[in-house]
Amino acid sequence: MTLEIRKRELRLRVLASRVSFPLADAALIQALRDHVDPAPATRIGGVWPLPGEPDLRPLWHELHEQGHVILLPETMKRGEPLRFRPWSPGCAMQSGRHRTEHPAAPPSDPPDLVFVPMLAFDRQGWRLGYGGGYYDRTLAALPGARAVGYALSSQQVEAVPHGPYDIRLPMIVTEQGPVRLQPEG
Ligand SMILES: Nc1nc2c(c(=O)[nH]1)N(C=O)[C@@H](CNc1ccc(C(=O)N[C@@H](CCC(=O)O)C(=O)O)cc1)CN2
Ligand SMILES: Nc1ncnc2c1ncn2[C@@H]1O[C@H](COP(=O)(O)OP(=O)(O)OP(=O)(O)O)[C@@H](O)[C@H]1O
Repeated sequence: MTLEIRKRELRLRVLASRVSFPLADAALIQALRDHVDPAPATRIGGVWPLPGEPDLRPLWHELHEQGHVILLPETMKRGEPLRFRPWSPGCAMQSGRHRTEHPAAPPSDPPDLVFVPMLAFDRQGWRLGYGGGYYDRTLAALPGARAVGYALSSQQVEAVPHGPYDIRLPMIVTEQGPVRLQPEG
C-alpha cells in the first residue's frame, strides 16, 4: 500500500471513532497550562476548532489576556503553508477553506510557538492531520518556532505512517499530560 493510502485509511478509522467531550477538553487545557511555558514566546499560533476537535478557545482567551499575541491560521490553497492572522476576543471571523475560520484582520508575522491540532499521533511524535500537508509545510517554513501537538489520549495510535515531508513533533500533550516521546527505534 502506498503511504497516501495508509494515511487515508488511518484518517478514516480515527475520524469514525473520534469522541469529544468538554470535560476532556478542560483537562487538556489544564495539562497545556501546566506543561507548556509560553515564555519567551510572544506570538502564539492557535487554531479555531473544527467540529469534533478539542476546543482550546478558553486557552487563547487566557494567553491573550496575559499579553501574548494570538494568531490563527488561514487555510491557503493546497500546497501552500498556513498564513497567520492576529486574533483578539470577539474579533470578526471569516469562513475559509475546508470549513475553517480565520480572523478578518490582515496576515501578520508568523508565530514563535505553534499549537498543532492532530487527528492521530504516535509515541515517536509522528502526527496525522486532515491530509492537506499544511502543518508540515508551515513548520518546515518556521524552523525556529516551537511546536506543541495536542490531542486527546484516545487519539494515540500504535504507529502513524510517515514520509519524507512529515515533521515529528518534539512535544505532544494530551489531557493526561505530556506524552513521553520515544526516539525512533
Ligand atoms: N481547527 C483546525 N484548523 C485547521 C487545521 C486543523 O486540523 N484543525 N488544519 C490542519 O492542517 C488546517 C486545515 N486543514 C484541512 C485540510 C484538509 C481538510 C479536508 O480535506 N477536509 C475534508 C473533510 C474532512 C472530514 O471532516 O472528513 C473536506 O473538506 O472535504 C480539512 C482541513 C488549518 N486549520
Ligand atoms: N514540505 C512539503 N513539501 C512538499 N510536499 C509536502 C510537504 N509537506 C507535506 N507535503 C505533501 O502534502 C500531502 C499531504 O500531507 P499529509 O498527508 O502528511 O498531511 P497532514 O499532515 O495529514 O495534513 P495537515 O497538516 O494539513 O493537517 C502529502 O502528499 C505530502 O507529501
